[in-house]
Amino acid sequence: MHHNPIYVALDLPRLDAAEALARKVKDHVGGIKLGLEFFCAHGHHGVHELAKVGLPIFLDLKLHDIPNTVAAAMQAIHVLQPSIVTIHAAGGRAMMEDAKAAAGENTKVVAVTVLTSLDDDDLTSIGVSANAHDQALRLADLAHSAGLDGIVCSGHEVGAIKKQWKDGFFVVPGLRLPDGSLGDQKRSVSPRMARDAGASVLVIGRPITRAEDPLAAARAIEGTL
Ligand SMILES: O=c1ccn([C@@H]2O[C@H](COP(=O)(O)O)[C@@H](O)[C@H]2O)c(=O)[nH]1
Repeated sequence: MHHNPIYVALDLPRLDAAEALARKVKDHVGGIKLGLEFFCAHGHHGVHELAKVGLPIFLDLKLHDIPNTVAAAMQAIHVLQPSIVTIHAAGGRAMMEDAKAAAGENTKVVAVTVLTSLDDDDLTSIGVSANAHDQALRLADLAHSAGLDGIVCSGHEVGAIKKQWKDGFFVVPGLRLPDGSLGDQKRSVSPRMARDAGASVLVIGRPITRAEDPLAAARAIEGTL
């Protein structure tokens, strides 16, 4: 049986609803992604509850602070034994090195390059002169040299990044089926395109969680891979 690369993003305000959804789709996804919304509302307790579903847990906390603070936060979540944790590459080399050193040995530390909700104009507006593609490649290179396991990027960049970092671990969110609503995502591709370009993990939230029938949606997306 092949490994399922889909991590369902449970961006739901209620713990019972998140748990029910996870149990519903668990045979059609490979892991559970818990982000800021979930962690701020339910903390360690919520993570322990979702871990009972029996799938790997990805903590998408996007840590971004001074190196000492990020390392301490990594140590504080060690007990939760996440399979993947995110930090922001824009925090710089020292922050990434210290985060990796503080993480458990079974945890992959991956750095967000350019959020999939940003396009070239958004980067210009925050003073970044490179376009999203070049900026993602630049930050991927920095994360690689800082000793991280991989990065988060859009499906548009993952192929080019993989050419430079052959054994990297690549997390791709912002995925939509061709007829799907983008919402706040700006650099989106289909799950199949991302996988074919070299994604290790496909993060899928609303196309499953907001579907009328989340089980059918998860099954349909799995069927496109
Ligand atoms: O660049 C990034 C980094 C993280 N995310 C997260 O992925 C999911 C996507 O959810 P959808 O509902 O499928 O859009 C969400 O939890 C984000 O926080 C991202 O979208 N882009």
